[in-house]
Amino acid sequence: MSKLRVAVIGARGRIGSEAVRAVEAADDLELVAAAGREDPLTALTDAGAQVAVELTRPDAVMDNLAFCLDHGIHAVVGTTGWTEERLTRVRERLAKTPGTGVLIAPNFSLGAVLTMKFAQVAAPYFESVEVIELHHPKKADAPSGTAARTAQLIAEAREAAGSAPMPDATETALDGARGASVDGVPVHSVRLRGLLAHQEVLLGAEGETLTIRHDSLHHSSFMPGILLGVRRVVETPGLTFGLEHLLDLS
Ligand SMILES: NC(=O)C1=CN([C@@H]2O[C@H](COP(=O)(O)OP(=O)(O)OC[C@H]3O[C@@H](n4cnc5c(N)ncnc54)[C@H](OP(=O)(O)O)[C@@H]3O)[C@@H](O)[C@H]2O)C=CC1
Ligand SMILES: O=C(O)C1=N[C@H](C(=O)O)C[C@H](O)C1
Repeated sequence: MSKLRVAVIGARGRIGSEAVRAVEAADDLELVAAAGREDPLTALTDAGAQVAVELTRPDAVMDNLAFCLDHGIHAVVGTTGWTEERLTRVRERLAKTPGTGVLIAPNFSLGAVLTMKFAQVAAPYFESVEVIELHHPKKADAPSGTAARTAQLIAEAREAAGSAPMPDATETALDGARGASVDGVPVHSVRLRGLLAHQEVLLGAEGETLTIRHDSLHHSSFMPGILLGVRRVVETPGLTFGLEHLLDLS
């Protein structure tokens, strides 16, 4: 059987370089292009890439994705910065190339995907829910894409359950002291040397708390999810947002 021809965009970055190694090590995949900021994307078409793994920056991802879709290249995207407006633009573009698949995953690690799922299930049962995400200090965006998505899922679950507003008697606060509000859920961002990618969801009710914590200790934690995405995106046309949809967890 012929190997799936894969390109990595952002190939020299922290996660991109790990993805290059993971694709090279997979028997059923062939790395045909490894593009960085200075490389023309025509390297992908010249090499006949079927799937691109996009791991760059929020300010670069839309152009890179547009190039892929213009050339019928399926895409597996880990880059953060997704808003409803951006997702709509991707859907509109995909409508012009039916048959092409795009997977956008806020987090490719199994534990993070499960954290989001557990938080979504637990959220309506507790009066208070807050999210703390902790990352390495070279991270460009805050809050993390994972934390933003977790908060959205929590807010959706609470709204569907008719949950009351969370109790909070704060009358005065320094800017940022109560975190960022994502759909009404407070999200706190820590940037600390020594960390990679970590998240806690704190849930509180009268007399008890529940903490759901996940730690990515190495970029290898994201690789099984990326490889699953590469193998499945070619048979999954349209936009898939979240790895959970490929894990039967949605
Ligand atoms: N979904 C998930 O599971 C995960 C997502 N991420 C996300 O992936 C993204 C990358 O993270 P990380 O690897 O830590 O960041 P890095 O800064 O280490 O890597 C980003 C890479 O992208 C390159 N780049 C920037 N612009 C372009 C461009 N226009 N075309 C091609 N390459 C470009 C950079 O090149 P240069 O060095 O020249 O600037 C750099 O090598 C972030 O958004 C991060 O949040 C990270 C881990 C897991
Ligand atoms: O920048 C990172 O490192 C990570 N980014 C993603 C995010 O913003 O959620 C995924 C993971 O947290 C690592």
